[in-house]
Amino acid sequence: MPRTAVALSRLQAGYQGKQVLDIESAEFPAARLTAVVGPNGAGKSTLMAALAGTLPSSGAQRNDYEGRPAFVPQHSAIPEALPCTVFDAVAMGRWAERGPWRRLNAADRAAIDDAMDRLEVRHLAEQRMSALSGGQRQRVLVAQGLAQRAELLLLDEPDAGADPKARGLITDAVRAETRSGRTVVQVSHNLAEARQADHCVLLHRGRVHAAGTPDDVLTPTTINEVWTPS
Ligand SMILES: Nc1ncnc2c1ncn2[C@@H]1O[C@H](COP(=O)(O)OP(=O)(O)OP(=O)(O)O)[C@@H](O)[C@H]1O
Repeated sequence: MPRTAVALSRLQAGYQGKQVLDIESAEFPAARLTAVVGPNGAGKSTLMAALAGTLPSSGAQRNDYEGRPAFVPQHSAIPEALPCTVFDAVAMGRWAERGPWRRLNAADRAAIDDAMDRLEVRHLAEQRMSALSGGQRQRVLVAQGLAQRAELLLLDEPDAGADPKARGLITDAVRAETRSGRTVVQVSHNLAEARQADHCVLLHRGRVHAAGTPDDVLTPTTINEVWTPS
């Protein structure tokens, strides 16, 4: 059994007094890919923000990993008007470790180049982010996440708007991360893709409806319970 990278118990989180998440317990195995699935509004993005520490939560979160997590949110915060190139965007992934004003060293550059190569965006390095297509932008944002070399990588629908080739690059990158011992938690609306994960957490109305192997979680019964309109 893999060790647990993150264990949650009685986690509650929400917005402006509105409680969205109420999770009795959930575990995310280390060096494995966990797919977080559930219908719109189930609380998937809220869970990712709580795991990333960008949204306050109550309850207990036991982390068994070093450093800060890398978080690729669903709607990235790079403003359209910012004159930011693809290289700059991926380089921001190094800020967590070095701060924004320090010069990039050789290790930073290697991490940035490797991430751009893996997502095949190096040829776009000098392009403005604002000039990219939606799918190209997603690839760059995943590259920014990879460049952080974090032990926990949180991806919120990284393949939204990505074409099959881009989806394949993202899948390969995620697999390489878990092979090298990193833990990945990925929100997905694609159940076929979620079935390929090592572990699956199915959220419904802010609670964990089922968790375990994808085969155990994504049964016709649970899918019916969660996705059938009431
Ligand atoms: N910034 C916010 N302020 C207030 N309420 C929010 C905010 N973000 C999300 N919510 C609410 O929290 C609930 C869960 O939203 P969340 O985005 O976590 O769901 P999700 O499962 O990621 O949905 P989707 O599949 O549509 O991305 C929804 O009812 C949503 O309206």
